Amino acid sequence: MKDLQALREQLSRLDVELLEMVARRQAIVAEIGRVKSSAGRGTRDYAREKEVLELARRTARRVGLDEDVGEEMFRLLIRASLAAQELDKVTSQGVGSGKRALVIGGSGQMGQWFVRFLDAQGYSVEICDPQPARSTHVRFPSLAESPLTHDLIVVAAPIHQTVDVLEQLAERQPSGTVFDISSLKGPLAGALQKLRAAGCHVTSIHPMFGPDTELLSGRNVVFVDLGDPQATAVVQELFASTMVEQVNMSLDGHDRAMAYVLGLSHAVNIAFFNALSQSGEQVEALATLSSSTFDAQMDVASRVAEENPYLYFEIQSLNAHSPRALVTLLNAVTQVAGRVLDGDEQGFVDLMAQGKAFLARRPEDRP
Ligand SMILES: C=C(O[C@@H]1C=C(C(=O)O)C=C[C@H]1O)C(=O)O
Repeated sequence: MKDLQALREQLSRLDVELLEMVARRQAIVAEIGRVKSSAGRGTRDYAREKEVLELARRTARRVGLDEDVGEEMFRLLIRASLAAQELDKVTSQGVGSGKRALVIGGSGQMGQWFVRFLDAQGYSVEICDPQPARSTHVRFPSLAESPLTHDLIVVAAPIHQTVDVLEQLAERQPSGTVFDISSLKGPLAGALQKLRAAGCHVTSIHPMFGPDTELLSGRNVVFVDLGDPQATAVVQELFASTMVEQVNMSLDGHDRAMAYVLGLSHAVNIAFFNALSQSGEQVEALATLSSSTFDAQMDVASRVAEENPYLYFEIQSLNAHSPRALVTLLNAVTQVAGRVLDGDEQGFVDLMAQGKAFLARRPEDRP
């Protein structure tokens, strides 16, 4: 019998070969990306992905592997191919080549995301932020010290600071296209209007994804046009080579939706982890008894707990539609508790049936 050491060395050689093969796969994927791009075809091809996954399952079965392992491996590989093809396309289209961009709040998390994104587009990117940036971009520590001669100005600051920044921009009247990325638009309405009135080109977007996002397939960016379609078109063009879904909304429609999409889901999770922490139960003991629902809920709640609490407070407190969403939540919790405490089985079953019917209307096929 071979010794453990020898077997592990054999395995490591195989692991290296596996990764070399993945790299060869990626090289072919890159070529496919260029062929699709020059033929004007989209990056993502769901029918082809289905074939690839079916082949993975069939092959896994044939060689005595778990089919799910085969499929999971290829889901990961497809994600990697899509991310690489997307970045390649963004880079090769180079809509920012020869142009300059300023990212206000460029040292923050979403600010850094925009710095990388605009870099990939070929923009020459500068940052305005009092905090040092991780990158080597030219940085101005304050807006007063920043020249505003850029083609594009991104405002990626906390919501209350965004208002200030927009007002300062309205005074200095930059000629480039200005856009903010705030999670709420109502609090900015007045400042955005001032910028418009000052004759600036301005639009507003809300990227519905976090700063760790590499692949934009299946993600949304909400565009709120403020009456300057040319400014909106400039920013839409930035995302044209990605797989992001572009959604148009009005300023108020955006905030109303966010009271539920962000506000309600954050509030439910904050209430969930606080109910648990105030229950007197030990989290270690609960975790060993975990059920699939509890585990899934704990995962979401844990992610929420890691987020920036100041931003989360802004998202609740600065949205004019929050009170309605929060009262709806209180009523819903009271209804569940009421029907349980009253022993109202039919009422409880009805609540679940209503929810099921509502959720069934959700479009499927989220990647
Ligand atoms: C490689 C391609 O691009 C994407 C990636 C795929 C893959 O990694 O197998 C499959 C389909 C596409 O969504 C392709 O179109 O073939």
